[in-house]
Amino acid sequence: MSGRYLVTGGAGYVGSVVAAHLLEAGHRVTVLDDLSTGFREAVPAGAEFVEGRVQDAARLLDGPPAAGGDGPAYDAVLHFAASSQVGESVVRPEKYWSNNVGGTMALLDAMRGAGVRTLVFSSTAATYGEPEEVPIPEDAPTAPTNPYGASKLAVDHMIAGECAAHGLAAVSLRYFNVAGAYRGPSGTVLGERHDPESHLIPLVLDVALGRREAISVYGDDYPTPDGTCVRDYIHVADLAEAHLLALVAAEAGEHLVCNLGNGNGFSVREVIRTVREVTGHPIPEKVAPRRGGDPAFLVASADRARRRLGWRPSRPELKDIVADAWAFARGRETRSTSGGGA
Ligand SMILES: O=c1ccn([C@@H]2O[C@H](COP(=O)(O)OP(=O)(O)O[C@H]3O[C@H](CO)[C@H](O)[C@H](O)[C@H]3O)[C@@H](O)[C@H]2O)c(=O)[nH]1
Repeated sequence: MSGRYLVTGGAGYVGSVVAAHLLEAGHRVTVLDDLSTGFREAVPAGAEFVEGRVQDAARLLDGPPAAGGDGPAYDAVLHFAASSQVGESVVRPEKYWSNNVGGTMALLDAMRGAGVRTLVFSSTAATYGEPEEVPIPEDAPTAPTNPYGASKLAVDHMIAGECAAHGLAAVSLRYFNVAGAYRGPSGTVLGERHDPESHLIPLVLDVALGRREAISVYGDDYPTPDGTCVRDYIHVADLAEAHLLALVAAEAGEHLVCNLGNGNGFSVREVIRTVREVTGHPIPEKVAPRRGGDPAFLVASADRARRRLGWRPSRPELKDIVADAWAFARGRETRSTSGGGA
């Protein structure tokens, strides 16, 4: 059945891909984004766009019923709007508490006021901190090593309280490292783009494109097989699919937490090697100091997502994830050199 959904942060990387998936599934989508890190042109065609902060959600949620009658204006909210850079969070923690915790508090108030009782929240592997066991299950201890992870964990706790006290149905999806790009049947192409870029795969691809001279490897003295940090990379289209499944997964009063990853760890050096193979470019690298707040090893157990959501990733191989990111990066290069937007 077709629904009406509010996507906060839908001009960002993951939010825009999820919005595109919702539209393709025949749903109506409103994107609320303040464009502080997102891009207007990333909002998929067919979505209604409202420029504003999460704190402004109440005026949208209070609108006329989605399906006629006297129901709420939206069937659910998918909440992506957040500050999401681990390194920045260490030097500007106040921004993370304000945007992530303060923003979500306002959103939950607005949803309660408007009677919107389903939420899918963009949580993170950074809530676990340095894991005691890998792959990491959802009941692992949570001890974030940076304010970004701490702020997302605080939100998870806030949502759990809202479910228990007020009957919200919510799913927190704990993303591991999202990468790759999405190409929709209507030709929509959406990929990872931050300004300035801080994520590993787009940065290594910038080196392949000649936009940077070398990739800095942040620390090669971690307790991992080659000394560099290990992460579990997941394709953005597989991640998006999990959100659609999550919309119907939780019961009223339930807060379901699911990890999303492929269960395979790749070190920074293995990622660089894969980019060399996929692009055919040499990719010079240089060792730099560790980045504050980085855990050594993060790999997901996604058994619960498979069981509770019925989630099955379709592009789990790192080389496929990198190949799709490379196609997007090259497309952007062509568009920008010919004067078009990204
Ligand atoms: O130029 C770079 C950039 C990154 N790295 C390293 O590459 C790994 C991956 O870094 P990213 O910045 O790409 O991703 P993070 O693991 O820091 O963070 C990602 O995963 C987190 C969960 O762990 C959060 O969800 C976060 O939003 C998301 O960006 C880290 O070890 C990082 O130190 C480098 O060596 N050089």
